[in-house]
Amino acid sequence: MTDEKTPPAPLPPLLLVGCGQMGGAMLAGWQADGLAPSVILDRHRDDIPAPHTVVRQAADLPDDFTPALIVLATKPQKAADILPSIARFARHAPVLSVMAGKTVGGLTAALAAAGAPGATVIRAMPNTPSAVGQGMTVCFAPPAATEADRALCTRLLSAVGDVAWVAEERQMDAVTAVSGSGPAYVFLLAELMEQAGIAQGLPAGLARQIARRTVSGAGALMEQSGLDAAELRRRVTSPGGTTQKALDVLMAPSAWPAEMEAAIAAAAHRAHELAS
Ligand SMILES: NC(=O)c1ccc[n+]([C@@H]2O[C@H](COP(=O)([O-])OP(=O)(O)OC[C@H]3O[C@@H](n4cnc5c(N)ncnc54)[C@H](O)[C@@H]3O)[C@@H](O)[C@H]2O)c1
Ligand code: PRO
Repeated sequence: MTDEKTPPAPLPPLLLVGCGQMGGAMLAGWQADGLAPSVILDRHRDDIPAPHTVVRQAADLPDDFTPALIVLATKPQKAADILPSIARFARHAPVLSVMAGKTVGGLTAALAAAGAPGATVIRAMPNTPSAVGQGMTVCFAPPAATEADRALCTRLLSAVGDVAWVAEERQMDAVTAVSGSGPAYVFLLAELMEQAGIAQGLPAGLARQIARRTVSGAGALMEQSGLDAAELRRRVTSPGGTTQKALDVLMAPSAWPAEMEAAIAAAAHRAHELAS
């Protein structure tokens, strides 16, 4: 068992397939945590230093490489192209897919068809703050996955942020909509606040500075205080003051409450569609 005095187990060798925005964000955290020599398959990366090996096409994957885990981080639409090329590794190592929508059943069937029957597939939905160790990843494992498989995924993903597990795979669509896509909603908030500040007559540089710092500072306060978001909101809102006037607009039932619910429902629906 790991406690405060016991350093976590070293990160084992991985085969990372797809090293773009999400794969790259996770790799940055794993490299900082002493990732064992690993192989990265990506057409567009040539900037990953030793001890790791980068290959541009599946045909160049080293036959004698024995990863402890295969991480799939290409677009869901690429899954059918990629899976046959990694099936030989999936006979010996579990597969961790971060692809939105793609189900354990679908991936397992595709791997079986490609020559890896009975491969273990686990799903995870991380987010890009993983690049700075502030990620949120939610995982789902089918009953066939072992405790060791789950522990390996938890170890790996906790190197880049918080980790939670769901018991029902269908919950992964909602997770994708809230925390997978969620950073984009927060960045949009910063964009819109900046634009509104400019519309109110602020210099562009100052509008940018105060919008960005407000979003990041509010996030840090929420993290460090541990208080409910609603309570933190109330602490900013003086009765009859300026914040109340803004919240009367934003919290109108047809405004943010309805819009956020609709936005997250749309994202979850799209995650469901991506399964096929
Ligand atoms: N971006 C996010 O915030 C985020 C969050 C959670 C999950 N995801 C999931 O992560 C996956 C990747 O998303 P992304 O945003 O990082 O996309 P991306 O386009 O930035 O990265 C995909 C990478 O795969 C590589 N690639 C594509 N086809 C390849 C092939 N045949 N062989 C080798 N490499 C190939 C590309 O060069 C690229 O670097 C998606 O399935 C997405 O659902 C993304
Ligand atoms: N980025 C991926 C998408 O937009 C999945 C969550 C975040 O589909």
